[in-house]
Amino acid sequence: MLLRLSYTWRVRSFRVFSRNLQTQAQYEYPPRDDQDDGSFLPRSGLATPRQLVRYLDEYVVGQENAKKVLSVAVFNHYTRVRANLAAFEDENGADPWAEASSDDAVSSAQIHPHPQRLLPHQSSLQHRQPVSLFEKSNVLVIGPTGSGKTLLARTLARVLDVPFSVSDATSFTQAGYVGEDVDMCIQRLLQAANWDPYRASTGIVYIDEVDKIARKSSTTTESSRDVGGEGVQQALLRMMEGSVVTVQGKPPPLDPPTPAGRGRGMPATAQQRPDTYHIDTSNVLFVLSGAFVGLDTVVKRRVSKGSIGFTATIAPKDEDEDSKGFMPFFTSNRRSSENLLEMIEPADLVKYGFIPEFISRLPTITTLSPLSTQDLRRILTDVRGSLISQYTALFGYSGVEIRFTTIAIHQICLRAVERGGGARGLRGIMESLLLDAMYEVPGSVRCFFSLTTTHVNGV
Ligand SMILES: Nc1ncnc2c1ncn2[C@@H]1O[C@H](COP(=O)(O)OP(=O)(O)OP(=O)(O)O)[C@@H](O)[C@H]1O
Repeated sequence: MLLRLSYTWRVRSFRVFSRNLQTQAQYEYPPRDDQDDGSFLPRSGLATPRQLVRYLDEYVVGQENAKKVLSVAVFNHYTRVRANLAAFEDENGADPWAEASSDDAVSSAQIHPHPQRLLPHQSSLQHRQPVSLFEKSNVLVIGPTGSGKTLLARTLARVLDVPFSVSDATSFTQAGYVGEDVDMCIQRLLQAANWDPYRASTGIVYIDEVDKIARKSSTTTESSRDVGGEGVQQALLRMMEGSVVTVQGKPPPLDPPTPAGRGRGMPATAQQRPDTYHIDTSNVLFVLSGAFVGLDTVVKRRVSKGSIGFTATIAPKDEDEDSKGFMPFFTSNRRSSENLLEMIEPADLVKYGFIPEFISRLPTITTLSPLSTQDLRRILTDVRGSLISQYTALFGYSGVEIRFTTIAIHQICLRAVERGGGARGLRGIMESLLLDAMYEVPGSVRCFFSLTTTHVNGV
């Protein structure tokens, strides 16, 4: 009954007006390119972490700490890349910034001045030792599904104008077993760099669902090899640290050229592409992410046992479980799982199923919080390329204006929270709500359209 009432309320509050329009949608979609106006970006050198956070704020709601951590990590990484490349060029007697200052340099390159042009020729990659002045610092991002992990990394790659590839750790297996080799993430990066090995070798590799490659059990024997878990962790070690990876120069399997040779086909130079590429990963930033369900329990268990230093046991032995081991304001029953995750230590990840060598290659760890109803509302309406702006633009192409009342938006957000899945749920709800409208509107002469209870019940 309550549910029914809520539906009715939503139907009343959710009005879709349509009328013939000559103008485009009021909302800006696709989002404009900041790099053109340079408002966020410096005219020379790398964008500072503060500038990167400001840029992220335009697209990503909340997650303030993760924005800060990632911006600092990315800034340090590319500072390191520039230093390494300059050192390499010094050794090889070339001017590292000569190309970057050329007239055709786009403004984005001013953040990261054409690293691809500063890298050594392919043939030398196999034989040389990568120059490395600073230690590499890859990043681990922990957070619930649909909270913005991929979005953060992708947005940073876009502002830095570096190639970005997304891979799913669940599809990886140890070399020689059925499944994808970990090298595929580098091949995807090369593809994202339009088969330019120089660009690829300074890109960002994003590997999602990394919690799924946690060791299955501590009693793995030779006969029951953990080829999708520990085997994958082992395989990623050298790549994450920096090694030369050989990948195939095959065309993307699902992207054949069109008969007319136009569209999303292979680049014109596909025929001249070498069979193999050697990509040095020393300057590739690896961002690994996952939801890590159950990790909070591991942290909680460690903290409640007490450990050396800040969380050492200070309570008497006979105290009850909740107050054991903490100062009063740190008691476990007052901690939400997200706060617990902020206290994560490498030992917790080892306990969770990662080998220490793997974790030590991820010195930067950050956590994302679940999104609140307020966050979801801002995602729907405020951010660049928000869902509302997308649907407004979509209806605008049919000459129709669509409006959403504040209360309707609130109801949609509440439903998304109920469903779980973070911001991902929003699109599904919108699709269901607007299905009939999207069916009727194109080619329709009706100038008014409203949703009925039947439409909303489908959500
Ligand atoms: N904090 C956020 N701000 C703005 N949009 C967001 C945010 N979080 C999620 N979204 C939206 O939800 C979509 C999915 O987000 P994203 O892919 O970043 O989730 P994720 O945390 O990587 O989830 P998963 O672990 O399932 O891959 C994004 O395309 C974006 O539109």
